[in-house]
Amino acid sequence: MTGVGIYGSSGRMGRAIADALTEAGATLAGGADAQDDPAPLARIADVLVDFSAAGALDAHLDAAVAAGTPIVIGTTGLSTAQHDAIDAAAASIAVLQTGNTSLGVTLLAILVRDAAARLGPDWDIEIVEMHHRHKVDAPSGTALLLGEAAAAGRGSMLSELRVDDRVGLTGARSEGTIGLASLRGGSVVGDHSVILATEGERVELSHFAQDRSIFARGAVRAAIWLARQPAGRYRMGDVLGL
Ligand SMILES: NC(=O)C1=CN([C@@H]2O[C@H](COP(=O)(O)OP(=O)(O)OC[C@H]3O[C@@H](n4cnc5c(N)ncnc54)[C@H](OP(=O)(O)O)[C@@H]3O)[C@@H](O)[C@H]2O)C=CC1
Ligand SMILES: O=C(O)C1=N[C@H](C(=O)O)C[C@H](O)C1
Repeated sequence: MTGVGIYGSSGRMGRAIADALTEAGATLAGGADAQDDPAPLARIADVLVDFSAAGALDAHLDAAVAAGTPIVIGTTGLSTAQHDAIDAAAASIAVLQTGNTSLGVTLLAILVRDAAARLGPDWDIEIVEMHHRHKVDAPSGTALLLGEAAAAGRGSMLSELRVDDRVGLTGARSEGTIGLASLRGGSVVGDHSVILATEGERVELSHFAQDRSIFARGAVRAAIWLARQPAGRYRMGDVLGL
């Protein structure tokens, strides 16, 4: 059985992942949180999952590389430098980084890319997300993932097209941009809508997470799969065959 080590083990996702292990045929190798040295866990686990905090990722990634242990990174709010560090780590270990481990969002990203490619530039793309009041990063990792999918459908990168939460005298919308807007409140697990709008009509592609177990099951499935992979950077689509 695959022994999974959890960074962020006492958090909302860490607890949900621990609950999902047995049903998936995996075991808990151990957990670590803010006060713990990440290195011992990396040495005893077959594979690591990180659902902690962006500020903690660098130390977790270093521990994974030093131990030669594959790692699934679900933590969001990552910087460009952290993505570069993930690329560097993937030269020596298997790394899967994603803003959303659910089957539904993995499929949604494919649909968004396809829709953006098929609908012309006169179809404006806006992404709206809502999460619980405890979430510390915005826009969500999923909104960024969906934005990248939409941008890819238009043959571009999100960084070239994104417009974040508008406020004040913004001027009219620039054609081809992708807008991102974030809402926070209550206990919302994670809602995402990609809106494609043109003169006289619009299409909305949405995903509503009702329970964190969808992310946990996806993370465990990804961990079991990643434990058998050679070094490289992977995505949820690789795990799910989508
Ligand atoms: N990719 C995906 O599918 C999903 C990603 N997420 C992401 O996962 C992350 C965690 O979410 P959630 O579980 O709701 O958050 P919580 O705040 O509930 O849990 C965070 C956990 O990380 C730990 N932590 C914080 N700082 C450090 C540190 N410096 N070193 C080690 N551990 C640390 C906390 O430990 P302590 O209690 O000791 O502070 C806690 O156990 C977020 O980035 C979120 O966006 C969430 C859902 C799905
Ligand atoms: O913080 C959360 O809760 C979630 N974070 C991820 C994100 O930033 O997209 C995934 C999910 O939406 C829940």
